[in-house]
Amino acid sequence: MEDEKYSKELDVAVRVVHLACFLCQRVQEGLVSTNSDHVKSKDDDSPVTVADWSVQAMVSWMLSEYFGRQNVSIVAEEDVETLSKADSTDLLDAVVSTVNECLAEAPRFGLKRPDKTIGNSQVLEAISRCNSSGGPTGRHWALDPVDGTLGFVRGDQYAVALALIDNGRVVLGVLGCPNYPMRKEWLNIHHQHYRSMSKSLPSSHSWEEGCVMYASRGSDEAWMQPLIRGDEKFEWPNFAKLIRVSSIDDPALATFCEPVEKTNSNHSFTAGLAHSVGLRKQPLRVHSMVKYAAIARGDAEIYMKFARAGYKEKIWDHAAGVLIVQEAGGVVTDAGGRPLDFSKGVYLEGLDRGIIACSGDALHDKIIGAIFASWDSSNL
Ligand SMILES: Nc1ncnc2c1ncn2[C@@H]1O[C@H](COP(=O)(O)OS(=O)(=O)O)[C@@H](OP(=O)(O)O)[C@H]1O
Ligand SMILES: [Mg+2]
Ligand SMILES: [Mg+2]
Ligand SMILES: [Mg+2]
Repeated sequence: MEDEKYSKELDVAVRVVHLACFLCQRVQEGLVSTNSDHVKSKDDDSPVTVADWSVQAMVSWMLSEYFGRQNVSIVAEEDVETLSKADSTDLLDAVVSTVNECLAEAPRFGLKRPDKTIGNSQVLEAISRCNSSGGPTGRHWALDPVDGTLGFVRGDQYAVALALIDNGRVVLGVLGCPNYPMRKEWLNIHHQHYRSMSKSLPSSHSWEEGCVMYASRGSDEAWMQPLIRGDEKFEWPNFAKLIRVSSIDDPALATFCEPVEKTNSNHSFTAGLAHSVGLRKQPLRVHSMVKYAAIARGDAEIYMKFARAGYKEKIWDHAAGVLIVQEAGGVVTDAGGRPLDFSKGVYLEGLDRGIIACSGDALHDKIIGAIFASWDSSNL
């Protein structure tokens, strides 16, 4: 079985993503409560934080430890340019201490910890080692240390995404969603709002559930584990629950998700498509690959993303989520109905206009048909 071939990789990846979620939760709490200045802007004006670099460093360190540095190729989002600047010493110190605090907790997740503290140069090296450009042959990990960084800094939804690509095909997908809410209706509501509400609740349970999902190619199964809270006494192995896509195929009852920011996806185009296929509900606008998570868990039926012309989608923004949705019974293609191609390097080369993920063929066919029709008429 193909899924057994990668069982060690899956086991390590799941544990590492749990540890990464733990790290992110700590950093997010600090960011939201202290308004720390450790949020930087990248060249494209998107944010990057201590958590993005720290998760990338920690995952890189762990994968090298378990599989051997020379065997591990990682394609990931962040680089060390900002961190290496002379005026970034505070930022680098914050990353190094976050990585070390996180690694110190590794045994609680059944992972090894380093014998001694990791220094600045080792952290920088771990981050910059993730500069593989992937490609059609060999094994490559695709890592988005924090997906939806904008959601993360807003105290809202974000994800940690790790996938393994072997000879151009995604074979493992692991997705951590630390703020996934207890009730699907709450996906639509700003997380901080619930944080403040939950403070007044008597129970120790907060509003969010949090989960790590995973799937192996060809297994026809996707799994979900509850997140382990930092303050809980923790025992590994964590239990896993099988997840499955929704069985709703009537557009009138279906929920569709899309990015929050209209600069990331054309909201008016998707509104037109939604109308033409008979979707009635308001779109569920959620940051990050949590949208794929919602489809895989059966909390929504459709995810559409149409980036502006010229924007090239990156493999780490989709690999884990796509595999999990597919193994949970869903369908994911580009807007022309073709599968996404993870074999061409960092980008999803050849992507036709946008990405459509659905819980099943019936809804998917309708959306693809509507795209075809609207494209035809717009070209008349
Ligand atoms: N201009 C533009 N167009 C399309 N997509 C872009 C664009 N800029 C960024 N990105 C990528 O989108 C990732 C966030 O996607 P989301 O679906 O979470 O978007 S949103 O925050 O809900 O609007 C985000 O991932 P992270 O950087 O990991 O947060 C980006 O890779
Ligand atoms: Mg991303
Ligand atoms: Mg990211
Ligand atoms: Mg980013």
